[in-house]
Amino acid sequence: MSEAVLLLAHGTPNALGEMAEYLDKVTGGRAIPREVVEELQHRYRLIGLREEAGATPPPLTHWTLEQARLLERNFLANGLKTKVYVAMRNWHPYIADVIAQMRRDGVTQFRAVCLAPQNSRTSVGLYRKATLAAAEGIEVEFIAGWAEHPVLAEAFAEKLRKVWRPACDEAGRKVPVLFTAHSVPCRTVMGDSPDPYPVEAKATARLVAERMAGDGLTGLDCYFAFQSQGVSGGPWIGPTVEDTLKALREEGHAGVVIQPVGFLCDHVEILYDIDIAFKELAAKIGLELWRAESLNDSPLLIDALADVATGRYRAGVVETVAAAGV
Ligand SMILES: C=CC1=C(C)c2cc3[nH]c(cc4nc(cc5[nH]c(cc1n2)c(C)c5CCC(=O)O)C(CCC(=O)O)=C4C)c(C)c3C=C
Ligand SMILES: [Fe+2]
Ligand SMILES: [Fe+2]
Repeated sequence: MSEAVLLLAHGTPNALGEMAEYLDKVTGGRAIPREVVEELQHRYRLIGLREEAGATPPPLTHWTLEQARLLERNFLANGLKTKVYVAMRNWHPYIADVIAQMRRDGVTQFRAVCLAPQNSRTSVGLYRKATLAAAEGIEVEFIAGWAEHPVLAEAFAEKLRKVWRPACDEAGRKVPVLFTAHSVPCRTVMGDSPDPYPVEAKATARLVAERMAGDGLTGLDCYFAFQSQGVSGGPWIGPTVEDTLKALREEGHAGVVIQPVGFLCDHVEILYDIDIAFKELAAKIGLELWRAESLNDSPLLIDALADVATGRYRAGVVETVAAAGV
């Protein structure tokens, strides 16, 4: 019997020319208007993507592979010889292809960890479906949600501390912190089995804020908003970051620190939505905007991932799917 860990991530195109095909995967084949494809190409161009794939992978792919490498190194340092695979739902390396490779490598059992700590049916739920569909005959332990892992919270607090104190010094007063997570369509958080996602996202933020109490941050300095509402129809949950920035300005604040707690590395929602679009809006309304660095290769993040990936941390939803047909 051979065991492994599979890290699951969103996936991102390597070149602008791949955008239409990528969006087709993200939306499950639903047609996307040409102007939306062009707008997304524009945003990805601003964060460094080119027409053709270059030697350097895009940030999401780069950091995801780096996190896997560091996790494997962490295992080795603790006497564990467990291989860490990386798969993406919406782009190469696709989940089905990676699991096929794992099968060829003789893996009979693996633990799947999503690089999205809060459980939502529109990201984690889709990763789960693709994983289980490809893993027939292999025993899978699927970890859906590790939003309240204390070391994850500490990893975020470490990054927040680095920017919040200097921001307060620069502003000459306490600067509010705006925690964010990706928005989801309203329909996913309503009905008989509402997604736990918004509650889990706020739980992560609360744990981070608690760890900042010693630095002088209080609950009254903290806000939460959902960012990057999608282009597909229907309402998405809020409050939006845009409305919250305007409200903070109207309340008399001159600056804000944003920390996205739903993402574990840099990608377009951080490098474009926050660093370009929200910064432009903030400048327009007279608000200074600082952003906490993404976790990327944070050693604390890798410690938290190791805990989840070895099963030492089991507070999230863990589902064991027995090997079919063996
Ligand atoms: C909790 C939910 C979601 C997370 C986390 C998330 C992360 C994430 N998304 C992208 C890139 C894109 N996502 C897009 C659409 C989209 N995303 C979600 C939810 C989460 N995404 C939903 C529900 C949808 C709508 C899907 C549909 O069928 O229409 C798109 C398409 C353009 C758009 O609608 O904005 C892109 C591109 C990344 C890179 C990412 C985190 C790494
Ligand atoms: Fe998305
Ligand atoms: Fe998005």
